[in-house]
Amino acid sequence: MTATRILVLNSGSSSVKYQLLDMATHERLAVGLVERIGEETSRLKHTPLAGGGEAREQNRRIADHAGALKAVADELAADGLGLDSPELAAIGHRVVHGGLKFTEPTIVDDAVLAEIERLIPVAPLHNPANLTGIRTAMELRPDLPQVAVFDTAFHTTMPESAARYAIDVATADAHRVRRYGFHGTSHAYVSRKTAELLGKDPSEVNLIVLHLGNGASASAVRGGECVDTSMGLTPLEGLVMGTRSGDVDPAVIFHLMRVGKMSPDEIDILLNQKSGLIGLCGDNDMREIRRRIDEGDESARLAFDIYIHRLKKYIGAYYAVLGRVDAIAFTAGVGENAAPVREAAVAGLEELGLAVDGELNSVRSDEARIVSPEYARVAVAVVPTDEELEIAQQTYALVGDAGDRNA
Ligand SMILES: Nc1ncnc2c1ncn2[C@@H]1O[C@H](COP(=O)(O)OP(=O)(O)O)[C@@H](O)[C@H]1O
Ligand SMILES: CC(=O)OP(=O)(O)O
Ligand SMILES: [Mg+2]
Repeated sequence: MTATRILVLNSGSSSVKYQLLDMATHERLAVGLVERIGEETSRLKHTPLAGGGEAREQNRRIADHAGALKAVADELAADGLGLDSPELAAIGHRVVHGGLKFTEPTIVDDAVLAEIERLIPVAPLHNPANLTGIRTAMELRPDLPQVAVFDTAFHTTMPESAARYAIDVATADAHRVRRYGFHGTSHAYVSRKTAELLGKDPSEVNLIVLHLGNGASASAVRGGECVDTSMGLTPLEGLVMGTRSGDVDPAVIFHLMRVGKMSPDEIDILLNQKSGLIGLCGDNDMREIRRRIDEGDESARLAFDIYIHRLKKYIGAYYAVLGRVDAIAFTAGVGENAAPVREAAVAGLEELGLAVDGELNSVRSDEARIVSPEYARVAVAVVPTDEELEIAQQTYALVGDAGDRNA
């Protein structure tokens, strides 16, 4: 039997998203999500797509990522899609921080595990979860290749002028302080899909990609290569996010230490988990914020305005970096679903060739689409991301031939 299936694990700080795909038939066999890991009641939602099974939900405490992965393995086994299947070719893992070492999908061995571990201080919310995912998967299937696909990989083409901070070079180099960028798998996938939507080859187009999920980042992509991105040493820099501040004057930190008597750890938690939309108005979900704005809530309005102001600044900055822009692509939970965010982000930018068509923009759809009017010089596109598919494809390309070992 030829092994053509790939299981993809996207382990976040408190969630695991997963998909089982068959790369020969291009079929998605199962998808699911474990949320609120470590909280009183966690939720596992599993949807078997092969054979049209019904979605199943568990609401019980799942203490950690290892427990989450074992619960996922049990759900898959209940559908006859267990991890013991000889059809499984590999397990692909999203790993958020790959530093400078990893520019390509990589088969995990002890040295790779050690490097991902070494990078924990610069991705404290993400790399530990990614590591647990890999280690648990290794325990369940020690014979299978485990492939790490790094968020940072797509951004390694950034020129030094964009990747370096203007700080003392010796200090920066000693501590590997530079801009790495994240969400790269999504920026890469969406760049290709946007070029496709425009009927062009990726090498011909200049794009601004706006990945607006709970974490959010912008990137400037010239001819298929990233030339700048908004996240930096860690996924904290740049846009206003669900719970992260994005850009602040770095002196805010010394001020909070000296005058506010806060510790570095307290400030880390403040900026990563208690800031952004949730810090500004108490909600990090854009749906809830829009609902409150409709009811006349002032703090929700201000949070929205701060979010949009920052987004607009990055659109302008990347327009200048690129010189010519063919399209702006909105993606991820907010970018794909929140029409008011897209409308507000380009409002008043007609001089830059940017506008949305009210009617096109308000249509809900899972398809990639253009929402700017025909006359606009720059296309505004909504392009659903699919990090799991991209990880599966990269994983399969790397191990593909090994899949024939049982033939
Ligand atoms: N229908 C919607 N309208 C507006 N915002 C939405 C909608 N659906 C999801 N979102 C936003 O998308 C966010 C989640 O995005 P997602 O890309 O799934 O994030 P992550 O992968 O970081 O968990 C939610 O927090 C919410 O703000
Ligand atoms: C890197 C990052 O911010 O990821 P996420 O949006 O999944 O938190
Ligand atoms: Mg995401």
